Amino acid sequence: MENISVLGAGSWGTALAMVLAENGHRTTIWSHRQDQVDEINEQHTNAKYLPNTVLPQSLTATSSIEDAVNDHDIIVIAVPTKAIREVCQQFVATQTTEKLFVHVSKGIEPDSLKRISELLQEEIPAALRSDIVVLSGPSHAEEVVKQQPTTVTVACENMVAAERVQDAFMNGYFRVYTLEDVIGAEIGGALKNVIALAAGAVDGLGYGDNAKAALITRGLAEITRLGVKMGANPLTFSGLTGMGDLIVTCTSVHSRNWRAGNLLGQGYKLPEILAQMGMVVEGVRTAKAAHQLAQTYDVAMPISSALYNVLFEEQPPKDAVDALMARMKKREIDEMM
Ligand SMILES: NC(=O)C1=CN([C@@H]2O[C@H](COP(=O)(O)OP(=O)(O)OC[C@H]3O[C@@H](n4cnc5c(N)ncnc54)[C@H](OP(=O)(O)O)[C@@H]3O)[C@@H](O)[C@H]2O)C=CC1
Ligand SMILES: O=C(CO)COP(=O)(O)O
Repeated sequence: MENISVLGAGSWGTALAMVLAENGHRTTIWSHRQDQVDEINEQHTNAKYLPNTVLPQSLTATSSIEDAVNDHDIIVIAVPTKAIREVCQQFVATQTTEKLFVHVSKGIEPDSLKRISELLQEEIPAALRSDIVVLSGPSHAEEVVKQQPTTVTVACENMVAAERVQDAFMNGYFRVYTLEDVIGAEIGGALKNVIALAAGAVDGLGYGDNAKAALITRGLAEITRLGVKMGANPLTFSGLTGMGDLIVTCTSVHSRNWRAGNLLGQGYKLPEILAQMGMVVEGVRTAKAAHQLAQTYDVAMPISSALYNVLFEEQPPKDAVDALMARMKKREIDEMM
């Protein structure tokens, strides 16, 4: 059995901590809010993020990031992308021994255009980390906590580390695959949120299944184009961290990105949408990064660009769809690479 802590007590951190505790590992969850720590320890609930869910009695919470890191061997980082650096800076200051890190966040940092494993490499000195493993795939917390069949992938160049994480998480309802392609896993996981916002918007506009299928397929084409230029294996994008996650996020009412996009399509403004979501909508920030990545790598990303224009240039969603449909005619497959 492993000794594991999860940093971040939102919906995904809590759901993953439940899987680990149910698998029999000594599992601790860290929250920066003492009221939430008390709720988890005393009532075994996390009502804000996972209503109607009872947490395992064996899952304990702490507000001490020092204890959460130093008392455990595997550290799962489950905070939104924008909080990654700040959280790392808090624990690195007190960390004494090398740990295996797993990250489960899906985003790209705007401006630096760094993937999350790159942020972790920058923030955690090499002497304090053995490996960094990415856990990604089609997996809404709301279904995982109901123990509904779910598949994810853990990516790391070091297969020994990937298999250790696979063994820690895997059980009868949570099936874990391994992968060596860290870049592909991170690009697929981050960029699918941008396409999911667009998919929500076309639903909010009242368009149908044809439009949705077009967005998913052409969205995957532009994610693949970018990922391959960044060094990913193209086959990764037809796997769980690519197509799999794109399907679930573009079609599920659980998706915060889809829901935010849906409200955009209905005419709501971004600030009011984010205020009412109350949970992270990673695709908004990643849309900025995608816009910059498309320029940096000279890759056509028309759907991501259209979404960027809607989010940050006040283009009405319907005009953005009309502009996508009116693009110059293309060959389908030549455009993939
Ligand atoms: N939800 C899901 O089903 C899935 C989510 N993911 C990914 O997991 C990551 C986390 O998402 P999720 O759990 O859903 O997000 P939530 O919005 O549900 O929760 C985020 C958590 O991080 C905490 N947090 C935010 N900023 C800080 C900070 N600066 N310091 C400490 N804690 C902080 C929040 O605390 P507070 O309550 O105080 O705001 C909250 O506990 C995202 O990248 C997401 O894309 C991946 C797969 C599935
Ligand atoms: O990544 C997810 C499912 O795999 C969660 O997506 P949302 O952040 O859109 O809810």
